[in-house]
Amino acid sequence: MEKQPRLLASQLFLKNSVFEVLLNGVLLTWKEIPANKKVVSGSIHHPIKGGTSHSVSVSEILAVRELDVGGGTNDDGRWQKMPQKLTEAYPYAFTVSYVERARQHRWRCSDVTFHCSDGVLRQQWIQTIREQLTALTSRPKHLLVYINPYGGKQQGECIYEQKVAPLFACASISTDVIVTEHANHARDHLKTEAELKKYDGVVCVGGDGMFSEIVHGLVSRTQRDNGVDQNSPEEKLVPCSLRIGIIPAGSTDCICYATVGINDPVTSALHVIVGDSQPMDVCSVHHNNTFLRYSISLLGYGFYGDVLADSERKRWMGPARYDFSGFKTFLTHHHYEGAVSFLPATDILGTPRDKTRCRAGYVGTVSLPEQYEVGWGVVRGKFLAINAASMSCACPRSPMGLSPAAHLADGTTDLILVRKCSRFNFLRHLLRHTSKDDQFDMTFVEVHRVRRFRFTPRHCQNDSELDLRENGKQLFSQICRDHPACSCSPAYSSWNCDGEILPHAAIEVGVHCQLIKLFARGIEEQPLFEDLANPQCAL
Ligand SMILES: Nc1ncnc2c1ncn2[C@@H]1O[C@H](COP(=O)(O)OP(=O)(O)OP(=O)(O)O)[C@@H](O)[C@H]1O
Repeated sequence: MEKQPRLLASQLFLKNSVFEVLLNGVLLTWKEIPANKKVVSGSIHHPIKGGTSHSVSVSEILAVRELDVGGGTNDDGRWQKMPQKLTEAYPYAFTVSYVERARQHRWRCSDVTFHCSDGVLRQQWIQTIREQLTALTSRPKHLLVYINPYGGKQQGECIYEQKVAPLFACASISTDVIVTEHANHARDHLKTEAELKKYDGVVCVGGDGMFSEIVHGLVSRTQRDNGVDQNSPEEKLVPCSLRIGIIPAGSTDCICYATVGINDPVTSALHVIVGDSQPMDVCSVHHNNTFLRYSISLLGYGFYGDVLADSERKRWMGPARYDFSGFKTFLTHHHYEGAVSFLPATDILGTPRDKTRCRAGYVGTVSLPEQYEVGWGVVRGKFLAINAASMSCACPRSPMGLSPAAHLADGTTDLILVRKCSRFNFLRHLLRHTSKDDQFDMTFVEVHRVRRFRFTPRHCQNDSELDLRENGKQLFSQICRDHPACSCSPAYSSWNCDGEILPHAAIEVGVHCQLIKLFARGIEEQPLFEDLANPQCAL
């Protein structure tokens, strides 16, 4: 038989009025009693019609704590202003901290304090709420936190100490905190030393690069612990059991935008505390049966690879380097020859050109039947860009993202092929990323929702590809420096894998459905940069 939710109802004093307060195991509701009604204080409950009601789901209560009214301060040492007469009449109080929603997907922690005249009644309330919170088994209790002190504006430590740690403490979450000392510190610690059994999740304080490190560490460790060889492109990877929380402290925070709807540390900390789960696909990238990297958001060859490669050489310019390199790459207008073969996802509903936006987590399993492992397609030609978007890749610059309808957790990636075209047409295509117009509705652009794909550059026959590429780049970069507007193209571009350059152009990519889980709910209510009219999807 299903356990009945514990019901608790009392009339309690709140601010300057008496409130009827009800806890039914799912909702905590407090309702102001109209002034003309007779008030009975204490534990006797008389339901009253009318009044203004406030409700909070128990799953969004962070904590409940006693408040020492007489002493004038609460557990946190914050000053409570209570008139002398009232503290005498209602000397027992408790405070409930809960999630309150603000504009643009922002969550805040709010407090509500109830007073009563009876100490036993207060204890009954505190105990009952605590019992309800203990029953929420999906909430993390012990977390491993990695802070990148150099991400974004170098505020990682300060953001964590001032905004996140107090919320974790309020929700009785204990933490082990590691401030990274060098790049790949977090990845290597997770891969080898971390005692993962002790934790309910891993928290990453940093940007997308730091998140990628955490994913690499956790995925690699999970495969190693389960005897799975990452070097085999055909191997089915084992999903990670620990969830990952992202506290945004980077420059772009794309993954945070895509999974929470805003890059706000407090909102993200609250998503971690309430213990939501958002599954996400991860792409594995191989070259010649050797594992290269995992990708969570974007793999880009041609335009996006060249922009990254050029911007890496201009780090001294700061964030302005992306605009500079973007403009320069657009002007050079290089195209690259090769063959893209791909396995279309024929067993799913929806296409990359749907009008739906993926905002919510899919919590079921998506099957990948073997019979769909047939029917590879091949496209050969000259490309300005080859992009694989495993999520929309929306950010303030591109509100709809590279592939607005891409899903977070359906086991597919959207393969976008932009064939050689005029500069003017390519500009039209790029500009559509900044508007709501369909960027795929152009004769030189095609898009496929795929489970796997391979790319082979035209001149790539063997392992000396990289040397060829380096030599070719030096030669062509010299020529192109002399003639910046020349239309000749080097033989190879680079793959931009979530902001890292891959050492090979010939790659094989497979999507691993729901390989990781985030502490996130997906984007609630109104999407970040669009109107309410667009429908939602559940994958
Ligand atoms: N202690 C450290 N010293 C130097 N680099 C570090 C350290 N810890 C992590 N890193 C590296 O810093 C890189 C960038 O960090 P992060 O992603 O946090 O910030 P960002 O690049 O400013 O933001 P975004 O990736 O969102 O644009 C990561 O690739 C990570 O490997």
